[in-house]
Amino acid sequence: MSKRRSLFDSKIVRRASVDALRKLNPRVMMKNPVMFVVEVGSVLTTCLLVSDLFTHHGHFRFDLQITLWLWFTVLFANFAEAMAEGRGKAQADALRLAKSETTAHRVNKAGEIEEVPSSHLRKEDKVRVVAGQMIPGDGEVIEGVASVDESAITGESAPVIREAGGDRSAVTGGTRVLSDVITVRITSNPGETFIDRMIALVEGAERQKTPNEIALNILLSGLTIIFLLAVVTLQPFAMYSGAPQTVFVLISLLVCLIPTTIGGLLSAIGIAGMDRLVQHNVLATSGRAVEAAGDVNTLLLDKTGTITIGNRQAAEFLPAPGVSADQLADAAQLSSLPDETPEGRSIVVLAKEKYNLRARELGQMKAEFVPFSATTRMSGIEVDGRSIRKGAVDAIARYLVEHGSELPAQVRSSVEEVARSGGTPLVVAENGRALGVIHLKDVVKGGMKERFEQLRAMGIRTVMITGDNPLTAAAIAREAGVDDFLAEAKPKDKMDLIKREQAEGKLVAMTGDGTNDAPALAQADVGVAMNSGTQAAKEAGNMVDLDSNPTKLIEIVAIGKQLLMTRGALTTFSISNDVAKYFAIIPAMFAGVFPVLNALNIMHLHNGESAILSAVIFNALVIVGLIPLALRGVAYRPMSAEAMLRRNLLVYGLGGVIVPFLGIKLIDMAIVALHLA
Ligand SMILES: Nc1ncnc2c1ncn2[C@@H]1O[C@H](COP(=O)(O)OP(=O)(O)OP(=O)(O)O)[C@@H](O)[C@H]1O
Ligand SMILES: [K+]
Ligand SMILES: [Mg+2]
Repeated sequence: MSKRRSLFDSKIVRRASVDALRKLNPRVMMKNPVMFVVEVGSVLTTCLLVSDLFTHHGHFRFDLQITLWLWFTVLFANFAEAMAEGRGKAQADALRLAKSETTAHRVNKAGEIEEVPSSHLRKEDKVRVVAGQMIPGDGEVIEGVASVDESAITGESAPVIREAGGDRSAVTGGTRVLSDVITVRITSNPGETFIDRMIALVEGAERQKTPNEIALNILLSGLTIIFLLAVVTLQPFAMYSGAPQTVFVLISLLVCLIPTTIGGLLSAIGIAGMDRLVQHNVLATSGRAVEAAGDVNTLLLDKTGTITIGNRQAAEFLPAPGVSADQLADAAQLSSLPDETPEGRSIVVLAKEKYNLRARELGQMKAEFVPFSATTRMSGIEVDGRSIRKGAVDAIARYLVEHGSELPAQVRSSVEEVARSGGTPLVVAENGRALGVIHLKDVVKGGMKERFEQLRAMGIRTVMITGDNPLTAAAIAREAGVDDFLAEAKPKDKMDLIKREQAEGKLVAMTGDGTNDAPALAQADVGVAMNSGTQAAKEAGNMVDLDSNPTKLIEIVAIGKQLLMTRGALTTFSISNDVAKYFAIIPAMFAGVFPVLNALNIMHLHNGESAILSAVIFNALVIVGLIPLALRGVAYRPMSAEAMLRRNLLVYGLGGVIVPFLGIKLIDMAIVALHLA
């Protein structure tokens, strides 16, 4: 996906040229009122031209040229949209290759493996995938750890780790397992897979106009109606003053006055914005979210796996007074045996390596497992009369109070020591008594500080939210350079924080990967789920980052801002460039009867016909000329919104007035040189 295509790839241009003709279908054109008016005008002039042929009325050469250029205007606008779509279509073709049918190894009820075609897999089926095999469908790893080649969807060749239990459990059909064996629970039916959705997305099949686009379209339609009335009512005046105008001239005037530039490029700008996101390996399911990204005020990120690498590993056991290290390790290991989270597994490993504890078979023991949840923030086991719990400090402290005991001072100081270093302390308790602390180590990802600085320059406040304790949170927040943090947050706290910000009128973006992030991802205006994250997170957000990079929001915001700026700039340009056309056409229409109007002919255009023709030609060519800008977007540099607005008004407003004067004059000179009028 990350392969960059040049803007005017010849294959895309060829496909777009054909599509431009196909889009002439009035039912398609009707969705774009401004260009629909131009099409109706072109049909009208074409009919008149044919009747002129028989009646020998009119100025055939002039009328023919106007008619042709009117059709070109429509075609150029269609071409712009088709070019924007064409890039997505090329990407969809590449994705279809990744969708090939494979053989799946389904685990049946009896635990036996049967071979079935991947297209027969349904939700909740379990499949085993071994090294070298293609993962047959989207799902969640429920057993094992493997390295996976996801280049088919990300274009990135470095393998990624996917494992059961944690926040890196999602796998995508069409990617390949490189090492080890995993068991996957299928989470989507055929035709509803991630790649299917991705294809529909990049092809624009699901694209809907955003509320902003709809509003702008209404404004443009309003302008079109006003100019239509103005032109229609002009004729009686023209007749009264003894200079009745031909339909060709009237339609030319109308087409030049209505906002054809932005009308022709509007949808291309939107499609290109989505496409730019895809180039950055981000899939947005809503255009509205892309626009919201351009105006984001606050970014919330979770800590583990987002700001930190997220592979929290047990590094040390710190026993309470009167407890031996072996005793603590034994309890920690026993409670972690059935704990499939990466944290749980690493505790079993550390106990085995450091304290020579053999991983025991739980099968023979009568044990009841208490799984970890983000709400209770602890996990544990009931076995042989032993009741063991491990978890976040505040959670275990509360648990101890319920059992008539409390956290010893020595354990508290171990907790603080671990937390101050940025580690996560897990307190272990057995039968209502604290045994000590497990130090889980995690590291902040590289380059975070610089990235957060960039976000600050864009005017975005970053807030880290974590289920971890305040001391650890503070240490990591300082190291990563976020503006603020919220600790000991349960899933609902994350969502409430977003609601509070939104109530203050702020637009909130959130990146996350865990099931506990899902409610917050759904609530945020821009919810970016990591592709590595859980299915729940991916479904809750409105964007997925295939690279699972939490600071991708910088690019997402830049693309959103660029989209809004490009639309604003071209709207300004479109409306201001009509001024010059007015100066070209009005004198040409009436100079014969009102010689004083010649004063308006400041461009000194050759004659009336050449003036009108030049304006119409310029009006058509400017659409083509601006296609690269519409597709690429105007340049974006981090600066304040007001500075940006001032700069754009100057460049595109003033430019929009000046450029057409030069352009129309040049076209007029060319027309004279070629004896076209
Ligand atoms: N397997 C586990 N068993 C017991 N307690 C755990 C386990 N994993 C994590 N914890 C504790 O629960 C807390 C909350 O975990 P949770 O996954 O909700 O948030 P987090 O991963 O710390 O933060 P973030 O929201 O940034 O990912 C952790 O900080 C840790 O103290
Ligand atoms: K126009
Ligand atoms: Mg987490």
